[in-house]
Amino acid sequence: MDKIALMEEAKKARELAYAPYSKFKVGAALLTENGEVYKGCNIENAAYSLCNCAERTALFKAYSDGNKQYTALAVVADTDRPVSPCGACRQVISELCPSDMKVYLTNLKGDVAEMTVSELLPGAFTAEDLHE
Ligand SMILES: O=c1ccn([C@H]2C[C@H](O)[C@@H](CO)O2)c(=O)[nH]1
Ligand SMILES: [Zn+2]
Repeated sequence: MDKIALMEEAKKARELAYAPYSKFKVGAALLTENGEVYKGCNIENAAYSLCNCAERTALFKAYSDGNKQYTALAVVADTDRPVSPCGACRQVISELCPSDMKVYLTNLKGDVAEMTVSELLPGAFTAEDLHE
């Protein structure tokens, strides 16, 4: 699947967002090594801190399904610039995805920012840092 198709999947996922508080819908689509696509949307909660972002929804769906090898991630929201994943998602993406994996950030106008996981979170805290 090419990046255009992956971004289209992210847009479809965005339509399923549960965002009654922020009204800010986000969609993500994660491509696995075996060609499967895991879609995710943001899911909010009346206890605001429990809101889960689209990126983490997609990643956690894939990982918990036993699919642990990823080749690309697309994220979309109705933003002026290509959507910017939050710090928590950047950290989780850095942990579970290859550092050279492509990330396609986009918006409904069609602007695209293409980067790698390591560019998304330079100097990420990793498991390596835990070892003495
Ligand atoms: O990249 C992002 C940025 C924000 N959100 C969600 C979290 C919350 O539900 C809403 C507003 O921050 O958007 C995402 O899902 N992904
Ligand atoms: Zn996030």
